[in-house]
Amino acid sequence: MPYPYVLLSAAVSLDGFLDDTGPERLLLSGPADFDRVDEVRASVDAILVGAGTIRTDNPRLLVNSPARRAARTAAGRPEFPLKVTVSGTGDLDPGAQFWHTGGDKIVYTTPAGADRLRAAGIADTAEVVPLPGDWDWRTVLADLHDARGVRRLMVEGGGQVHTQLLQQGLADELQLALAPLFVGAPDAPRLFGPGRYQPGRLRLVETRPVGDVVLMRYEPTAPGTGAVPSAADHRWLALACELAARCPPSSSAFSVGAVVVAADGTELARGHSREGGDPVVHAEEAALAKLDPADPRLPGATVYSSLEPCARRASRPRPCARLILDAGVRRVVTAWREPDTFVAGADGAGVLTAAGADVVVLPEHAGAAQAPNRHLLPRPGRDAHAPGSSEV
Ligand SMILES: NC(=O)C1=CN([C@@H]2O[C@H](COP(=O)(O)OP(=O)(O)OC[C@H]3O[C@@H](n4cnc5c(N)ncnc54)[C@H](OP(=O)(O)O)[C@@H]3O)[C@@H](O)[C@H]2O)C=CC1
Ligand SMILES: Nc1c(N[C@@H]2O[C@H](COP(=O)(O)O)[C@@H](O)[C@H]2O)[nH]c(=O)[nH]c1=O
Repeated sequence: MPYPYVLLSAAVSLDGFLDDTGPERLLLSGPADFDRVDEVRASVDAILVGAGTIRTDNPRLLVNSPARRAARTAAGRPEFPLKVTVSGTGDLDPGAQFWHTGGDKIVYTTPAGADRLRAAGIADTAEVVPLPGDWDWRTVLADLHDARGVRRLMVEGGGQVHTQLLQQGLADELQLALAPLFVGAPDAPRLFGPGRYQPGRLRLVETRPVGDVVLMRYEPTAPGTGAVPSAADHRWLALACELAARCPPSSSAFSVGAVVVAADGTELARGHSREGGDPVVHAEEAALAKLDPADPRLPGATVYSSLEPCARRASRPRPCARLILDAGVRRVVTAWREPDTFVAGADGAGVLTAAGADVVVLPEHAGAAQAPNRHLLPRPGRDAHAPGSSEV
């Protein structure tokens, strides 16, 4: 199920705090960084904060620059991004600035929280959405994507919300402004709380001084677990699709890209069809061939393949689904099930799942995976059958 791109944004002190314990909001960013934050806000469809931040900061969460608002409306977008908050209790002040500034607002809550918000009159200024059953961030993100058209979501804290989204593998990007000051109060809110984070290192994608703060942008890298995809799964699969586009063209075989990634987010190997001048090598085969079969990271690894791994082939003794299982890998993420172009009823996913592996299909990437293979696919209303004989 598609979610918005989730960008976590926060300013943090040198000792890791989001705020002090005083009644006023602590300004960690300087003027230049607040202007940068305004630019990011102007670029997104929605801004989310937790109820704790509304209670503590009484934020407005606007795009402050008139020029940026004008550019949004000129592009046919609402003047202000949708404002989103989450509250289990529904304990929110109806007089808070959040409800009375900017454009549309929405609050995700529990059934009991919804009763409380309605009783407080908040349903007059915001859409109140009770979530059925236990709280589930994926339900919130899917609703924002599907029902509200949100494609890019900026999350501006606070610590509880950032911690949950990161720990649940739902953050695509982390933007941290490191401010040159100390808080020093043990009870002050921390950026990230205790719990289980991705193992290994995030990828640093940018550092930049902005006035006296340093902006650091990171991307989580760890694959999801089992059938549950993480934001990083999408990024790795997008890389596999890019590799597919780099294959030498062929009229008799698919162009496929593959990446093998350890559980801690380390890339172990990558490959693509017909790599290194071998006319029949497949992407997963090329990638796995670069690894020591005894590599202890393989059983915890994920193979990303732009196309479902093959189940049968004439040109090699073992198909890719078998190579993956024999390597010990038990998780595969792919964009696209194999069509009948060369092999009728190919079911690499079935071979993998029958052996206990998880196969995750992310159809959002099917267009990119298919793009280098268009000439091999039936054209709607024209070809009764796709191209026939081939290398498989
Ligand atoms: N420096 C910076 O960039 C920023 C700093 N901050 C600071 O952070 C602090 C606030 O952070 P924090 O206290 O962690 O609060 P949060 O803003 O993260 O909000 C937490 C609240 O959100 C609701 N919530 C979160 N997760 C769930 C869930 N899974 N189910 C239901 N409700 C949920 C709950 O509301 P409820 O209790 O109503 O059920 C919870 O108490 C403030 O001091 C603020 O100044 C905030 C943003 C940015
Ligand atoms: N203190 C702090 C941030 N705090 C964030 O800004 C929100 C208030 O924005 P506004 O409504 O525009 O005044 C606040 O609720 C919190 O989410 N952000 C930052 O980039 N840097 C900072 O130092």
